[in-house]
This record gives sequence, C-alpha cells and structure tokens, in this order.
Amino acid sequence: MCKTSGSCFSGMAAILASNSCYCRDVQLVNQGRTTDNLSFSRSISIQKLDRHECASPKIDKFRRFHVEMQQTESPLKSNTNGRPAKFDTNGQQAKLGANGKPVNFGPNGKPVKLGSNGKPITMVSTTDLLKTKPSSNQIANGSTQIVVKRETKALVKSVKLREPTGFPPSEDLKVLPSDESFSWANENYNSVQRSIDVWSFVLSLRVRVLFDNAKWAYPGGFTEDKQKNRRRKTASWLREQVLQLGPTFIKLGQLSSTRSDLFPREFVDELAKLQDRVPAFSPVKAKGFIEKELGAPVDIIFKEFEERPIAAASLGQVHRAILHNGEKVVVKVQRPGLKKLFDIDLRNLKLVAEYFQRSESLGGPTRDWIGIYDECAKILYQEIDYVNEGKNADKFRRDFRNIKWVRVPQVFWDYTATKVLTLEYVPGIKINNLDLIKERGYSRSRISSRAIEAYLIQILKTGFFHADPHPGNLAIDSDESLIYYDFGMMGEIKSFTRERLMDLFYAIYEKDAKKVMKSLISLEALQPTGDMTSVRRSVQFFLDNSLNQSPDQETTLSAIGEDLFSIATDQPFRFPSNFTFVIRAFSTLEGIGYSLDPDFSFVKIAAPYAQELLDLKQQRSGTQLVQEIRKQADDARSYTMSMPYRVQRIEEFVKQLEAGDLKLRVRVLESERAAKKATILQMGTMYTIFGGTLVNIGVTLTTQGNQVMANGTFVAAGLFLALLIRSMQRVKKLDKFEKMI
Ligand SMILES: Nc1ncnc2c1ncn2[C@@H]1O[C@H](COP(=O)(O)OP(=O)(O)OP(=O)(O)O)[C@@H](O)[C@H]1O
Repeated sequence: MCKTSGSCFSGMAAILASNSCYCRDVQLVNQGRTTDNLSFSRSISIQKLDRHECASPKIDKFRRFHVEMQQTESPLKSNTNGRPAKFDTNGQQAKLGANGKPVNFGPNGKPVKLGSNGKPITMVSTTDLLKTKPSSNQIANGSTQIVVKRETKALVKSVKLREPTGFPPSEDLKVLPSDESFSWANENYNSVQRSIDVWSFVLSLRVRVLFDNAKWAYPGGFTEDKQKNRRRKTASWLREQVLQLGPTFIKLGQLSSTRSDLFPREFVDELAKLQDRVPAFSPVKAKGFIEKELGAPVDIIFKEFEERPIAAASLGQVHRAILHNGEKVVVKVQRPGLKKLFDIDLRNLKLVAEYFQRSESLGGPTRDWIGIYDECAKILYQEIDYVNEGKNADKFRRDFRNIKWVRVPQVFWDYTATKVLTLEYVPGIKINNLDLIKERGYSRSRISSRAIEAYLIQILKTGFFHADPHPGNLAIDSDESLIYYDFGMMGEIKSFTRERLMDLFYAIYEKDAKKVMKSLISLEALQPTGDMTSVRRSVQFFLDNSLNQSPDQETTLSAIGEDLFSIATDQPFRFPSNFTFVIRAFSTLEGIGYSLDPDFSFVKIAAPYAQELLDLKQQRSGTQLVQEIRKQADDARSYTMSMPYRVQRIEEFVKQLEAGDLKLRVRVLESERAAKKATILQMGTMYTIFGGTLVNIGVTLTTQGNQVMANGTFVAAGLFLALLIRSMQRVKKLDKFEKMI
C-alpha cells in the first residue's frame, strides 16, 4: 500500500494521529488504588500495623520487637503462598507458617525454612542481626523481610555515613543541592498561607499575560519580536515561580510543557527545562521516611544504603541500596508530605480552572479547562502511588517478555509501599548521552530504531504505553538493550478504541477530511458544533500540506505535531492529555533518533507496522463489504420509495415562496460579527473617556488635598481601565476568529 515514501510517511503520520486522538476510551492507567486488592506480602501488612502503633517516625518508639523474616524466590510468589513463620528474639521458637507447614530446623538447632526453590533459608536471630549485619551469603537465595518491634540501643544509635562499595560511581546529579530553602519543603504547611501563595502567583501570571498580549502596552509600537521577548521573560519568571511553589507546580509545569496546543511556545520551551533541575531532600529525611513507610530503620532493612541520591525529581528521589541477599536495588523515595500539599494546591487550582472556564478571553467555551484540571489531578495522585507504579512496571515487563532487547526492572514488592518503591538496579547509559554511546562503540542506528520500535509496539500492539519516555527515562544496557525507567505515568488504549483509531488512520491515509472529522467525533476528540466548515478546512489543509511531504523535505514528526496543535487553537478540538503525550513521545524519540543516527528514518522503522495495520483494515473490509452493499441496497430502496414524496414537498415550498406565504430570513454572519466589533470598540472608547475623566478629577482632587475622594476616583478609573482591556481582548479574539474562516 505504501507505494511512495510520501504516502508511507502520510500513512505513518496518520498512525501517530490515529493512535493518539482518543478521549473517552483511552485513560491513564490506575490499576487499583485501594490496598484491598494489592498483592502485598503479609509481612508488609504487619509492618503497617506496627507503623500504626508507632505513628511517630522516632526510632525510640519501637518498644518491643522481634525479627520476622520472609524468604521467597520471587517476591510476588511470596505474597501468595502465605505468611512467614515468626521467631522470638532468641530465634529459637518457630511457629507454624500460614500455609500450615511446620518450619524446619537446621543442624545448629536454629529454624530453617525452605524457600520455594527448595533451598534452605538461614534465619538470623535479632541479637545476631543487630550485633553484626547479616552478610549476603547468610541469606542468599531470595528477598528477606525484616520487621523490628522492640526497642534496642542498637536501633537508636546514630548511623554513620557509609559509602557502599558495590556500586559503580554514579553520574553527577543535576539537581539543586537541597530543598531546605523552599517553603514547601516544610511538612507542616499552613493551608491559608499556601492558598495566598498560590493565588498571588495565579493573579500575577494573569496580569503579566494580559500585558504581554495588550498591543497598547508596548511603548514605541507593537511588534511580534517585542511580544516574543516579553513572553520569554514572563516564561522565565514563570519557571522560577513554579520551582518556588514546589512539587505540585513543578509536575504541572512539566505536564504543561507537553501542551503546545494550550500554551504559547515560549512557555512550553521554558517549562520543559523543569525536567532536570529539581531540588533534592536530605538523606536524613529520606531515611526517616523509608523507616516510617517500611516499618524498620534503613540500616536494618538494607545491607547497604547510599545516602547520596542518584536522581531527584519533583515527586521523589532515587537512592541505591543493597539487600541482605546481595541484590543491588534502587529505592525511590517520595517527598514527605506530598499528599497534603497536593490536596491544598489542587483545591485552589480547581477554583482557578473554574475561573478560566468562565473567562471568554481564555477560550472558556472551546477549552475544557475543568477537564484538563481533572486529568492533571488524576495524573498527580496516580504518580504518588508507587504501588500503582510497581504494578505498571510489572504489566509493562509482561508485555515485553518476548522481546529480549527491552529491559524493565523487577519490583521488590517486599520493600515497597505506597511511598517507597524498590526496584532491581539496572544501570545504563542514558539514551541521549551520545559521547558515552560512541565511546562504548554501540550501534547508534540499532539503538534509535529500537527506541521507535518499542514505542510502536506499545501504541499499536499492546495498547499500554509509557506516557513519559523522555531521555532520562530511557537508557542503554551493555548488550544494547533498551532500559525503561519510571512507570508512574502510563496510558492505555482499549481495543475498541484501536478499531476507531484504525478508521481514523485510514481516513487520513485517504486524505478525506470529512471521514477524519467523523472519526475524531466518534473518538470524542472533536466536538460537533453547528458550523464545522472552518474545522473541515483546517483538517483538509493539514492533510494536504503536513502529510504530503516526503521525509527528505525535512518534515519531522514534531513539525506535524506543531501543525496539529496549531489547527487545534480556536477550534473545538479537545486533545486529551494522552494524545499530547503520544505526540510528544514520538517527537522526543524522533529527536533522539536523528541525534544518534544521521540516516535515521522514522518511516523505514514504522513502515512494517503501517503495512500491518492497512492489511488488517483490508481484511476487515472484506467481511464488511457484504454488509455495506446490503446497507446501500436498503438505502437505495428507501430513497426510491420516498423520492416522489420529497419532490412534491419541494414543489410545495416553492409555491409558498412565490405566493409570499413563506419568508426566508438570511443571517449574514460576517456583518453580525462586524457590528459586534463596532459595539465593543464604541464601548472601549466610552471606557477610555470615563477613565480619563476620572483620572483628571482624581488629580485635581489630589492637588486640592482631598485625597480620600481622589483615591475613590482613581479606583473607579482603574475599573474602566480593566473594562477597556477586556474590550480589547474581545476585539482581538474576533479578529483572530475572522482570520480562521
Ligand atoms: N531500576 C533502576 N536502575 C538504575 N537506575 C534507576 C532505576 N530506576 C531509576 N533509576 C535512575 O533514577 C532516575 C529517576 O528515576 P525515575 O524516573 O523513576 O524517578 P522519578 O522520580 O519518577 O523522576 P521523573 O519524574 O523526573 O522521571 C532515572 O532516570 C535513572 O537514572
């Protein structure tokens, strides 16, 4: 089907669009937030109980303790096969395991339990454990769970910094040294103060944007370059503010950096910089938090724990550690107090979204700000649920089990809770680290095609995709496998949505704007409004131009994405965030592809997938053909039957018109718009006159010493100024609309 590279390209661009334009059926995945159905091991539940008893993170609250060890070959298996046997501090008295089987005793009289792999598990008594750390060969064949329930001197002693020896040196951390100077780093937020901070930020931003857009606010005359400069300044101010406001806003800023359909280019570019510069929190805080979450001090849980994080992001940071069985892991620790901060911030942001929705100048009627808010809130809450992230990682790994060149770290469920996630340590070279990739002599073309291919598999085959494949989340293993990190944000495409997407893909392939619109409406990515002419024209323009060029004409996917977003401005498109995630993901991967391999061709990699889709569509068409013919025959019959009646009706209308019984009222929309504009301008002039007069009066009153009255008139003048700005914005909006049609 793809005869020319151009048609192939349009076909694949169609795949992109087709696989991203979804709304109702494509949802970010949350595989169950409640703990009821989680596959936690029993030991974790017990820890939770203990944690409940000892609500304070202080170590000296551990009044009584014994060590409880659970041995499993695989952490997931252990969760299902029952509860671990318990031992007192002397380590001698074994109880029956939950599976009813007695616990064995070794030659030294100490209890030995057989792991699911049949090998004996050496149990270590608490006393021994606290005197000396168990070595990796003491507990060698599985994961080990330790719960501490008694106060001991060993537990309250301050822990010295230890440098684990088992790790290669980590890359330099590109983060601010600490979050200490940020107000949000304090866990005891004052909700009123926080609300004031949020609203001051929102209002300041609103005023800045108003001035950036107001042509009269440019001394010496408005030019587009001047406006761009100002917007750049506002964008840089915005990034600083977002950083000051902390995790909620940093994450929202990062999400907004994918939405060039909603925000100006300068903002999007500036917010994208938030990806790698985020403050870390102190190791003391991190260790305290792990202890609170997992129920025992870090020194007991891990054989080694690296205090310096290897990465820090808006929501958490990542430390390397070694388990008692010698397994190298990474521990992702959430920022303490995030949920509380989210609750306060999102309450305020909901009000902001409602205000935006009402505001005409912010595209209220066409932009679904409340929908966008809901989506963001959902993503935020999902991202702080590490159990959900662990489940996503498991599902993603299962999807790629037959593809040897994709690696997904294992989840250590016994060391995982809602706010702490422990994963297999899978180091790699970041996919954008060109120098190191060259140095190791890896095949750059293979890496770039694997990155694209893996994503196509997610979008077109498994339907479960990584919604944030930025270079920080993709690395290369020594055998050139692709390593994925961070499964907090995943998207899902249901199978029936894929059917509709295939229709859309085919419609784009045929360059049929009407069919494209029909498919978009069925996917709820486009709202059917009264007059769809301008939308149809935009879509046709997009099909004819953006998709008509071969790749050697340097039409990149990101350019197509930009075009798509630009036609969405002022049109009733409602791109769900997943749509933009996919577009951005492909643009990012394409960028990586080009930087890795100058001969990179997205079309070449994607063509087999496009072909497969087209073949599938044709197979489907074969069986549908008979039904279609039957339907057309039915339609033809009903038309033939009703035709004489219709002709008769038309004749009646014409007769009524001739007789003057029927009047036709013609609405000329252009003149209606012109009249509306004239009225707004007239009002604007009035506001200027009133405002100016009031300022004059105010000045006179001031000179006469009547300051109170003068202030009153200045306030009233300010009101007229605001009305004037509003009128100008409405005129601008009408102008823009005029240009679109
Ligand atoms: N299993 C792992 N093995 C080795 N390194 C890892 C592993 N998981 C994460 N990392 C490192 O930690 C970094 C941050 O991890 P991750 O992306 O999961 O954290 P995050 O808090 O969700 O960050 P962000 O939201 O910025 O993507 C990764 O870029 C990677 O360098």
